[in-house]
Amino acid sequence: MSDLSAQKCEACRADAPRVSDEELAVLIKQIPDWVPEVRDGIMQLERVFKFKNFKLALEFTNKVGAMAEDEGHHPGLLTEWGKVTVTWWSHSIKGLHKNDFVCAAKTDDVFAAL
Ligand SMILES: C[C@H](O)[C@H](O)[C@H]1CNC2=NC(N)=NC(=O)C2=N1
Repeated sequence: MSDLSAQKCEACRADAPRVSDEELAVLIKQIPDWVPEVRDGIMQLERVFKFKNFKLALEFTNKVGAMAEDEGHHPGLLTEWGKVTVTWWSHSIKGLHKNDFVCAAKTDDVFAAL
């Protein structure tokens, strides 16, 4: 478990600050497999996880979903044969909050524990 994944998501209000470029540069080092990408004008974190078949991809999807419910913070999940694309961003602030980095690290832990 990393420093980040040991943390809990905090309530994210519409006036919460987005992570700055400097904060992003520090945080992304803790989740090196995640790629920051701007989509529809919104900065997001994305990682593609590979699996041997659809069943395992679905099992991972459900475990990430359970973690998300527990955290009260929810990702984009695209489940396909042999892969799951996970995307984290904070809807309320249309960008990245620390919560997204915490949940990306927790997603890595879910994958590592499969
Ligand atoms: C009311 C509820 O807590 C909010 O809508 C939460 C739910 N999950 C969420 N998930 C994400 N990724 N961003 C949010 O802003 C968000 N808001």
